[in-house]
This record gives sequence, structure tokens and C-alpha cells, in this order.
Amino acid sequence: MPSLQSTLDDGGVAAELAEGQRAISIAEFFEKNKHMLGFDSGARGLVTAVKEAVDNALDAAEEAGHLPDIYVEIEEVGDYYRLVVEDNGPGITAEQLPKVFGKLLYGSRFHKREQARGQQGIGISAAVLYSQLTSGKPAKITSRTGGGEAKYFELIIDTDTNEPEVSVEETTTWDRPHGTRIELEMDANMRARGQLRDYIKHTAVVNPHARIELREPGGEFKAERATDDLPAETEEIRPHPHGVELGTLLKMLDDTDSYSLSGFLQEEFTRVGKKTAANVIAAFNDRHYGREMAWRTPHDGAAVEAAVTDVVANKSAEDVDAFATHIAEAVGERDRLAHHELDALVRTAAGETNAETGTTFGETVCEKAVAATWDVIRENRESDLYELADDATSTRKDGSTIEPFADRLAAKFEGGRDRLRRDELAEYVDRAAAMTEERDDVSFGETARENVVEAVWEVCRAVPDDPPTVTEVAGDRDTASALLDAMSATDIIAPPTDCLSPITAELVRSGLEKEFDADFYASATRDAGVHGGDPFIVEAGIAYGGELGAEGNVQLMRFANRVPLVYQRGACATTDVIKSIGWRNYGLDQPGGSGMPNGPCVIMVHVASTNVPFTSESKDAIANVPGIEDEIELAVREAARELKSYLKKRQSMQQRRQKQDVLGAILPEMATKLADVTEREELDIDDSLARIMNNVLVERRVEDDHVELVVENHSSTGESPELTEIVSAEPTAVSDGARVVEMDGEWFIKWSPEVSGNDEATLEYDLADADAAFDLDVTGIEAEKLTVNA
Ligand SMILES: Nc1ncnc2c1ncn2[C@@H]1O[C@H](COP(=O)(O)OP(=O)(O)OP(=O)(O)O)[C@@H](O)[C@H]1O
Repeated sequence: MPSLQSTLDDGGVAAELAEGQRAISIAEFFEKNKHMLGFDSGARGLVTAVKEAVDNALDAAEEAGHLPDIYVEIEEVGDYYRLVVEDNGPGITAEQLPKVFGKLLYGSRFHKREQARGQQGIGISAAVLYSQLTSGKPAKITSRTGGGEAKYFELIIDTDTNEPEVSVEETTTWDRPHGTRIELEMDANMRARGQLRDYIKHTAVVNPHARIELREPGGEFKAERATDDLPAETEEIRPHPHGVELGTLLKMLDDTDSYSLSGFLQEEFTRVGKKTAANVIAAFNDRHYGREMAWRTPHDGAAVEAAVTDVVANKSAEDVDAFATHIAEAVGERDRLAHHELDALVRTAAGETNAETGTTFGETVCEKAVAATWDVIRENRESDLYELADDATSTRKDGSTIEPFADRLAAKFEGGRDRLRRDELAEYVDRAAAMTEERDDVSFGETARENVVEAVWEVCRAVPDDPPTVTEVAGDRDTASALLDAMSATDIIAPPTDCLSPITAELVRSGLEKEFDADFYASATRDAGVHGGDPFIVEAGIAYGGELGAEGNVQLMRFANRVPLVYQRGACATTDVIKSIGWRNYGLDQPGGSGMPNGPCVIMVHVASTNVPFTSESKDAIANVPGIEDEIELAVREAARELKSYLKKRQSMQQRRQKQDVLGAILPEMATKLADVTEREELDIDDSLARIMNNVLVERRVEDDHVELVVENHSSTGESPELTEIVSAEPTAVSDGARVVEMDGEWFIKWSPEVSGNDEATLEYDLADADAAFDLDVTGIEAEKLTVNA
């Protein structure tokens, strides 16, 4: 078959192609690209649908201030699976409902800067799309808003138009007073049961205020509510100036009602008041207008006087002289002068002279005087630049290098107001330096050049011009780009974090304690950072030991905005960071010193943000954003430090126990042998063991009705044990510092002595009844460091 090109000329090909070109609806696009939304297989599609519906249910209930109560049911019905998700949220109005479920990219959160699980307005409608594509059945939705009647809808998405097609809309009855019920049928299977259960279990870890019930063909799972406190309510915020992208800035400039740049900055951004706006504008002016060079003023006022006198005609010599003297004196008072400063100074001199002489020095005269004085001031620019360059460069550069360089640099200033941007100045310096290197056979390196630029830029003055208006900035990409640069270069305090709802270190820990039976738990919450104008907070938690499986890699749990991330672990910034940490340093096994560590350990990382940068629309993995990666690392390291000291201590306790076990086996034999040989009474082993092990030894000594508890601290550090003696008769003459409580005929005597290293304390009491029974309990010291002989 001949190719299109061989039968048609270029214009013909274009016309032919044009016939086949048409807009693609978003629904059509996602129909073909289901994997982008997490619906690439039946197993995964089911997990994604549950995730989207449950995330929405949690968002909706929390937003309405209700403790979430969510029911998820998966049932096999004929060739398909039926998914039902019910929530006790505020419900959806009959007007909104068809669009929420029947239109992709329709939602309430996309434009909000506030932490929420949903972001894009695709999730649940994508589940509807997947269901209708695989089963051909409509979505069945029941929703009831507080106080209203329940409404029932059946709908599909028209993929050509991306609009809902409602087939049934009626009033119904429902036992929930408010909430939403979604029923979807889809081609699916339960191969991803593990992921499904993980998703529900991990959701429960980070949402202890939610009650979630899952019923699926393989069994039931219930996560009961652990707290009645809803997460702190979040506030919507405006974007932060750091990290906004140019396109967004241009759009904001177009949309704003503000006229002035200062107003725009204060109105549209968070953390920008009058002062910060002024700082941004100063930085913007530097970039947009540049600065004016301020030349060193001449020592000799006579030259200025002469120059002014020369150019002013038609006035009495006396008046001209007074004017020239005023200018020369004012110039002499300044160390350096920029053109606009000179201009203001001449006008002040004109006013002063006028007050003294009554003669007017008008616009033209002033302009002439400014020009003449400016020429005089500029005459010294070679020596001025020489001094600046000489100070700024290393002492190794001698005058013969600096002098020709300064002359060349001075030549670049072409006159006028000597106004230039920093990049222009850098170019002048580069050219002068390159020429000097070439002509004079000397070196003028990068650092020297940068130092000269900095020194000259420092003496330049900010221009007094008003910044352009918002409309002017919006109309020019370069100007907007200069504003963006200025925004990122200005110090601005971090955004407020009331738009975020971190889990908090305390709840991260109790969440882990609730779901994992371990020996050790640690957690950390970092301060907020900013990414792309959106604030974010990273939290980390670690559980170690206990019932956790010791074989293979540690278990990594990733969360974003309280949602567990189940898929694409390998593509996630969180995983990359965990792999990049040297875990051997924290006491975990890590073959080869990098990669996933091994051991009985769960590491969890939560990134909360008003806009989590996911790698794709299916929201499975966090993108490699350096600022976020840094914070993940710091949070994990903070928790890992606690793990390290726990493991270190555990190791030293283990060694102690081993030593104690060996001694415990040898010492009695030695004592017996020694007693045989010496024919003396056998030695008290506990006493010797405590001494050898540097333990704390607690011994009871009873004489008639007098009881003594002796606490000997054989270690070198102070200890504060808690001793509780339980006696069956009332004790008397109890030594100081004790609390005595009677309960059901038993007396509890509690002491908390502080015993310094290598010291001892004696606690005592008398018994009214010599036959009384007693029992001692000692806490506050690790078992491995304690020997009780009582
Ligand atoms: N169960 C529900 N109760 C109340 N409102 C809901 C419920 N489910 C969805 N909504 C509303 O419908 C909107 C669209 O939901 P959808 O899942 O399509 O997107 P999203 O949650 O905003 O974002 P994402 O695509 O990131 O999940 C939500 O923003 C919310 O306003």
C-alpha cells in the first residue's frame, strides 16, 4: 500500500491528518489509561476503589465534625464483585451528587490549600468509570443530608462528554440520619487481599478516631475507635511566596483584584505583610530596574563649584556662586553619590539658594547643574573602582593587575545614570577580567570576579522608581519572572501550619502500639517546611522487637495525609530515603551498608501537606522532591537515634545477663569447694555476685521484731530504686521517707531512697507481731543490674 506521503503533497497530508484530529475528553483519556489512576488490574482495581471511597468517607465525616463510622463490604455476585461503602458523613446534595460520581476532575479540594486525603477530584468518579467499563452496570448511590430525605441515584459517566448520565433518581428510605452509600459492581478478584487488609489496618493506625468495618469473602476485620477526639480542624491558607511556579504566579496576577504589587503580595500570599512586601519589592526592583552606581565624591569641592558655575547663565554671579557653594558643600558631605541622590541634592540646594537670594533656579538650570556635577563625580571612577577591586581581591594581586582591570571596568560604565542590573555588572566584570587576562598575561579567576561584583553591587543604590503595576507585571513574562526570583530570594517566615493536621508524635506512637506488639517504640514530628508554596510536615515512627517478624526486610509503612500508600513502594521518595540511610549505625542489619535494612522492625513515615507531590494521579508514591526527602530523612533519623540507644542498652544488658548467668553457675560451686577446704561457713553468693557485677544489692536483715532492708549500690552511678514492702501486721517505727498504706489487712511500706555510687542506705521498721509475713518488691532498676536477697 502506498504511504500517505507518497500519494499526497505536504499540504494534502496536513489536510488528511486534520480530518482525524479532534479533542479527547478526559473520560475517554482515562478510559484508555486506567493504570494512571490505579485501576490496572481486577485485583488492584478493587483495592483502589475501596481506597478512594474510604478516603472520601473519612474526609467528609471529619469535615462535618462527625467521628467517622465506615462500613465496607465486598461480595461476589455472579461474575462480578460488588463493593459497598457506607459512611456517616454529611451526605451530598441531589444537585451535586451526579457530578461528584459522574464527572472526572470534579471535586471540592483541588483549589483549596488545606490538608485533605482527596486532592484532584478524580478518585471516586474513576472508580465509577472502572465499574461501568468492566461490568456494564451503573453506580448506585444513596445519600442523605442531615434532616433531609434519602436520595437514590443510578448513573454512569458519558465518556464522550465527561458528564453524568442519570438513569434513576428517586427518594428512598435509609436508616442512617446522614451519610453516603456507594454500590459499584466490577470485574475484580481478591488476589490483593493482603494489600486490602493492610490498607484498612494501616488506615486504622493513623486514624484512631475512626471506626472501620470490612467484610469480604475471606473474613471480617474491625478497627474500633481508640479516641473520641477528631483531628485538629484545619484552616485553608493562601500560597506561600516561596516555591510558587511562574505559571501559577502569572495566573494569580491575572486573577487578582489588587492594583499595586504591594497589595497583590499582601492579599494573595500567606505570611506577607507590609514590611515583607516592601522587601520583596526592593529585591524585585534590583532585578527589574537594576541599581544606580554611587561614585565616590571628589575631595575637592572647587571642581564641583567651577563646573556648576560654568553651566549656569543668566543669573547674577553672586547667586550662581551661592547655588554652586550649596551644591559643593552638600556633595562634600556625602561619601558616595548615585545619580538620583545627586538630583535630589541639587533640587534641595536650589530651594535653599532661593530662600536666601530670592532667585529661582528652575528645572533647566537644575538639570544642567546635575549633569555638570555628575561629570565631575564620574571623573574619579577608575580610582574608585581600583580601590573597590583591590580590597575585594586577594592580596596576591598587585596593582599592575588591578589597575588595567579597573580602567577597563570603568570604561564599561557608559554614562547617563550608570544604572545596571547585577547580571549586567557581572558581565562587565567578566569582560574586563577576560581582557586583562588576555592582554596582560595575568590570572583573574572566578572568585576574584565574584568578589568584585559583590563589592561594586554593595555600593550601588536601590532605585527610587515605583514598581510596575500588577497589570504591567502580568503582561510581561520576564518581569513576572523577576518578581518570582525576588520572592524566593526574600526571607519570609514559614507558612502557618493550622492548614495541616499532623498525627503528632504521641499518636504515631500509640497508633503503632495499638497495631503492633513490639518491645520498643519511638516517634518524631518535624517542624513544617515549604514545597511549591505548600507547607508540609513529616512524621516518623519505629517499632522494634516483640512479636514482629525477624526474618527479611523491615516493614515500611508509608502515609500521605493519613492515607496508607499501598502500591509502588519502589518508586516512592520515602523508600529511597530509608534505603539511603546507613542503618548499621543505628543497630540494624543492612547487607552491604545500603538498601532496605533487615530485622524485626516497622518504620512508618507520614507526609502531611496541603498538596502532596505524588508521582501520578493514582497517588501511590511521593515524588523525589529534595526538600521533602531531607525532612523525611531527619524525621526518620530522629526516631532511629532512640532505637540506637535502646539497642545499645539492650546489648549491654544482654552481655551483663550472660556474665551473670556464668557467674551464677560457677560461684555456688566455688563457694562450696572453698567452704570444704577452709572448713568455714559457706560464703553468701548473692553478695559476691552483686559486688562482681557492680549491681545494686538489696538485703533483708531480721533480728527479733526489727527488720532492716539494706540497699548497697556497688555501681559508680547514683540509683533511685522504689522498694515496696508488704507486711501482714502493722509496722511501727518506720524509718524516714516512707509512705505506709493499709489495705485489707496488709500494710504497704514504700521507700524511694537515692543511693549514690558505692554507697548504701538502710531502711527499717519494727514488727508488732514477730510471726508476721513480709514480701519485698523492687522497681526502678533494670533486672540485670539488681540482686535481691530478701
Ligand atoms: N462520601 C462522600 N461524602 C461527601 N462528599 C463526598 C463523598 N465522596 C466524594 N465527595 C465529594 O466529591 C468530591 C469528588 O471526590 P473525588 O473522590 O472524585 O475527588 P477528591 O477526593 O476531591 O480528590 P482525589 O481525586 O484526589 O481523590 C470530593 O472533593 C467531595 O467534595
